[in-house]
Amino acid sequence: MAIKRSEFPENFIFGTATSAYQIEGAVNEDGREPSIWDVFSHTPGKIQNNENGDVACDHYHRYNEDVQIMKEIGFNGYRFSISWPRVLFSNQKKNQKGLDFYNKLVDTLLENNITPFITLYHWDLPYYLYEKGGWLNPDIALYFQDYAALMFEILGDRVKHWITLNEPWCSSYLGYFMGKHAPGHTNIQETIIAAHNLLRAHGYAVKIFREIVKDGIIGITNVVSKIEPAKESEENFQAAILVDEIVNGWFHDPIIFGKFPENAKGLFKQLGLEIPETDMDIISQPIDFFGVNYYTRQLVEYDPTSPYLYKNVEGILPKTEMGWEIYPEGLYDMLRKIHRRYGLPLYITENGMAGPDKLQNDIINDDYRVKYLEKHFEKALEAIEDGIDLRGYFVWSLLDNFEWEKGYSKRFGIVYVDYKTQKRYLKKSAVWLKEFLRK
Ligand SMILES: N#[N+]C[C@@H]1[C@@H](O)[C@H](O)[C@@H](O)[C@@H]2O[C@H]12
Repeated sequence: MAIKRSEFPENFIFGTATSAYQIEGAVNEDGREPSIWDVFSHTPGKIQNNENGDVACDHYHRYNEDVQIMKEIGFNGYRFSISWPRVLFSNQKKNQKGLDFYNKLVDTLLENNITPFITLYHWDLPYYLYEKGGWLNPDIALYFQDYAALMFEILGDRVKHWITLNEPWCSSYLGYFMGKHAPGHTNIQETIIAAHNLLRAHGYAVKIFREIVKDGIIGITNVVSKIEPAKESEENFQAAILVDEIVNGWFHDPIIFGKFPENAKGLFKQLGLEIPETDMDIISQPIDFFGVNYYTRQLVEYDPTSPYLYKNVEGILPKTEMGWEIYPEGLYDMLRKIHRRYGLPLYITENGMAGPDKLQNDIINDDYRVKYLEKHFEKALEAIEDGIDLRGYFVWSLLDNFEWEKGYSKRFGIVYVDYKTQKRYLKKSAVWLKEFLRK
């Protein structure tokens, strides 16, 4: 029996999600200053096909059209991020033209009965702050607090749902350890420091939020992967516990318990790494929800030859264009785990897939994405029916967009973007969603 919208709570948010650098374009317009992603994407060899977000989906100019598409599909929520370098100059003065863009976007959403959820930081750190040390400089938390306060003051009268950071694991591990993301460092000690300063920035923003937006809610969005042993053995189970702490626990436990998970911390200390733990009281001040970005599982095996004592193992399940296994069961498992361990309301702030989407005669037949969404919706409903306080689900993503180091080679949208013409085409999955959201 096909799943129905009416099986979800009436006040459940079904939305879609994007981020500034991935869709806005207009990178040199109205005074916007460079971010680390502007510099990184213009560094030869960093991005597939040497692509960048200079134009992207031209959302900065086409936001009204995109809101109308959301309305046509029937979404009642839209999660988007603010481009920090678009709203604050390096001299700390506000950029009114940049702020006006977000004022207009928020007003257009509200006029169309779409609830805005704002992410303050989705990876596009102003480059001048990177030059001051970026996430390695403890002062970054105060810069972030000032930026957050500005946005709360400007938009907090109309926007009541806020997310401090998107996926600090990615900002720290992909940006400072694996070098795949901006700023492209490859240093595990820097990674640990960056992770701590990201969590501090989160805490400083929550603190000022409570003073400015007294009738709003604020949380943080983490990417969560279901970590499983590739083969059942005691060593592999221990490896899975360790990896779960590194990937998931490191960015949840400090916020709720005020401390890093013990096994991961012990491993890092064995490797001679410094674990900064200042401001744990600010990091762990109460938040109102966790955002959960779920995509897949991660299979691991114990590996004594690795300094981190594990290695990743490729799974056998059908995969998306990103090479990620399609594993809706993991969504249920992680919602249950996070809800049980931390006791907070949850929003699925991202879930979706990259597909081999082809435009043929103005049609994109992405039946595979319809099936993907249906299976993940079913698991979300199962979680709700089992008592998990799940309050919303945001499809990643509204539009095909700049997929970071993959450039435009991966299409996650339910709406196809012809980047040459900027024409938008509803994929079959968008048409399916339109019908689903009306049942
Ligand atoms: N990769 N991938 C797709 C998607 C990415 O485009 C988002 O910006 C991130 O928040 C998260 O990693 C998920």
